[in-house]
Amino acid sequence: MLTLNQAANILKQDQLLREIVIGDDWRFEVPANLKDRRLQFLSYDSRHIAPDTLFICKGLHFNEKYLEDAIDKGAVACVTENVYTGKDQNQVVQLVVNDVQKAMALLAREFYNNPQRELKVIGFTGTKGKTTSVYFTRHLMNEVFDHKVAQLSSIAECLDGEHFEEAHLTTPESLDLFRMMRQAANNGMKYLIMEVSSQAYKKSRVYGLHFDIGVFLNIAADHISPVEHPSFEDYLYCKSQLMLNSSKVVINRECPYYDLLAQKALAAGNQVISFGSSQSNADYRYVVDSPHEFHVATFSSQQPQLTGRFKINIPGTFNDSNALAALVVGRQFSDDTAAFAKGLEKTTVPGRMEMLSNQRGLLACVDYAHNYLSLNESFKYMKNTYPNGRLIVVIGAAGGKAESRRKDIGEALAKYADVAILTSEDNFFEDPHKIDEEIKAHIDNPDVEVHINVDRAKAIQDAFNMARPGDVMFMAAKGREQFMHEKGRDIPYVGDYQLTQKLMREYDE
Ligand SMILES: CC(=O)N[C@H]1[C@@H](OP(=O)(O)OP(=O)(O)OC[C@H]2O[C@@H](n3ccc(=O)[nH]c3=O)[C@H](O)[C@@H]2O)O[C@H](CO)[C@@H](O)[C@@H]1O[C@H](C)C(=O)N[C@@H](C)C(=O)N[C@H](CCC(=O)O)C(=O)O
Ligand SMILES: Nc1ncnc2c1ncn2[C@@H]1O[C@H](COP(=O)(O)OP(=O)(O)OP(=O)(O)O)[C@@H](O)[C@H]1O
Repeated sequence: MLTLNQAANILKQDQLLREIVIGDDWRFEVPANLKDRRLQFLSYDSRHIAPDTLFICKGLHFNEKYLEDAIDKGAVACVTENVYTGKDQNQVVQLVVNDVQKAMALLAREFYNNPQRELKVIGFTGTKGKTTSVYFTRHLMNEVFDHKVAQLSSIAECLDGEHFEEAHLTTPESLDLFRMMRQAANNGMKYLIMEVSSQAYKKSRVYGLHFDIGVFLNIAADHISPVEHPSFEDYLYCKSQLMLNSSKVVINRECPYYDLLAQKALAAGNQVISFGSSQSNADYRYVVDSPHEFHVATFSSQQPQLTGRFKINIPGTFNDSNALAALVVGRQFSDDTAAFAKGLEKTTVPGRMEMLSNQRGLLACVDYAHNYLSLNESFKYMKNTYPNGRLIVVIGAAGGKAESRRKDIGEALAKYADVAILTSEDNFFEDPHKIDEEIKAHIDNPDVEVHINVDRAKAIQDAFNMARPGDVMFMAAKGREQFMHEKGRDIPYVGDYQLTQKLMREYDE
């Protein structure tokens, strides 16, 4: 709960409040008779309003009608960047602000009574590996901290250490974030492990949130489009904000721009801890012993010792690096590396490097790779691990965003694939045939056999029809997702994993 006066003061303290508008009355102080007016509910969606709501007017597609709808349903005040002068203007107190996203974050933090004070908050950013690392960290910390570990990730949210809800964004809107943090704290959680996307900083979703630990995994060009970032510089800048807003930062020593990231953290007075492979000069280094095993050594007298042998059950050398990042985080809170080892070994991540096989000797990997960094790493791993069979890849690219991925996918296919079956991903408003032709234009290796089938389920079936024992089928970019974004709607889709599992069984019979 907040009073109207408290809300106005929060905005004033951050110099966000421009004026308070009540009908024709423009002012900077809340009138005495409204100061204690209770705001019982906070919402940015007119479809979710209760009596005495403070309504946040936000969004590219915001429409005045949403505010009028909210007032009809019980909104008494709103936060807005644009003064509303419509038919209901006398019925609402308008807190006019410079930046509605920042205002929402600060109001939500206070409305939900500063849940960050009751949780250790750990954020992971990077172009790839955020979800996997969050899963590794939750699993290993759960072993030590009795399942008092909450998670926010692009796949699922867990606020009680037990139940999982499907997520909508990688990092939720600030209002949802602080609400979920409050729920987690009320459920007795002590730690929150979360993904921090570049959009989280771009759209001020984590504004006013200080992290206990911020982890930077890697960076490569991605998410550059009219609806995401105008340039790579902006993408990197947004991600690098985590370095300023975390007491300790854990950075991949082999990540491009390491120096810049470390300098930012140090300039803000934050502690820098590095991790990397045995080729690096990181504080903590891993050495790959076998495809699923690595050991770790500590090369810094300033950091707590972390040594031992660890086994993971998710393929891919890059997952040794993700697992080490998780271990370094865990080690900041406990020295029980034996328990951490158990947690790591238990970890699987839905739709990430999931291997399926059948008695006929067919092998498939369902994975979420969809940009150059991840495709390059996962294809390389497949080729090295299964050098004798063909690599048959089923892949498409999203419409309307991150357009550079089409070239990246084409180049990665040219480098590693034997067969490429180009198909639909999340088409949004674009024609998948056109997207696939663009990918195809970048496959400049004549030895790659290229097919196009925009029906994704049929494209996967095509892969099975052409696979021989020893070949590896690689279903990229959708994991276990059971929808496709198509022309503004979510169309149900069976799911790459679900379909591959079914076909594996059928091909056995
Ligand atoms: C750019 C961005 O941050 N967009 C998010 C943002 O949209 P928005 O604020 O512009 O809102 P909008 O969709 O235009 O809708 C306008 C407003 O009207 C309200 N409304 C709408 C209908 C109605 O009847 N009444 C009503 O009040 C809505 O609740 C909303 O507040 O707020 C919406 C929720 O309110 C999000 O769904 C939406 O995510 C978009 C769809 C999205 O997917 N963004 C991607 C780019 C993203 O953020 N991705 C990153 C991951 C990137 C990575 O992998 O690294 C992420 O963190 O998920
Ligand atoms: N450290 C890494 N380096 C390169 N590729 C990786 C790394 N970790 C995971 N990948 C690849 O990227 C894919 C996506 O991994 P994950 O979901 O963990 O990353 P993410 O950062 O959450 O991705 P997104 O932003 O797309 O949700 C994996 O399926 C794997 O192919």
